[in-house]
Amino acid sequence: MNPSRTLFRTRIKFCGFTRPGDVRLACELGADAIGFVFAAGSKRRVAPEEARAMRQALAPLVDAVALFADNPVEEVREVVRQVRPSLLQFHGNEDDAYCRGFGVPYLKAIPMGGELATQHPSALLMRFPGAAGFLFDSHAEGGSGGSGNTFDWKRIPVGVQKPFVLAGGITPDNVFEAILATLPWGVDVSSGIESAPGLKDGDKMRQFVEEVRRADCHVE
Ligand SMILES: O=C(O)c1ccccc1NCC(=O)[C@H](O)[C@H](O)COP(=O)(O)O
Repeated sequence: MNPSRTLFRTRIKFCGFTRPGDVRLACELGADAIGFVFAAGSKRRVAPEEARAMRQALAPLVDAVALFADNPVEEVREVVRQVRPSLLQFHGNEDDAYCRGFGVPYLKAIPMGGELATQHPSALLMRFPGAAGFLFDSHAEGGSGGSGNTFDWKRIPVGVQKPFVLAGGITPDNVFEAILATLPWGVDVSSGIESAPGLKDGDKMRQFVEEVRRADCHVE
């Protein structure tokens, strides 16, 4: 066990599902959260009806997360109505009032290739006081998530007083190192567990979970 994080368990979010069978397998393998992408232009974008069917494949105690990037309010409302996500995740230029407006806890994705990344942690908290946490991802402002690219983990603001999730180019091969380097609340992966965009690979999901467990038990 890492002595700086007594009894800590890194949460695992697998993102960008398009098939109910993949959702079932991810839950069996130990995912804590499953993400559905509703961002326009994403190769992993699903309709609310498809996400609703996949949500029904979720095991108990696994969260459904709905992802958006500057979607119209009506689209988000429709997803909330049909899918009943337990968490929303916003990747665009949404402000706190917009993100809070749906009555569901939210994560704000911070584009680590952009200007928001250089802000002092207190500025992030002031800008998004209603956020349940932050997700640090590799894209630039206006860019899309799910790129499979990493960013320089040293750029993560130190002292953010809310849980943060590490995303961007994490794979079974680097997640152990990523966790030890950044001590995140959780890790989020999409491309790194796929055989093609939206199609999850059982072996990669299993290896990813094993590597997270190994990091959580690691003694330095
Ligand atoms: O996955 C997408 O296609 C996507 C599109 C637009 C906004 C966000 C998107 N995904 C966000 C995620 O949570 C991804 O899991 C995260 O960016 C990490 O992706 P990857 O680098 O592929 O692991």
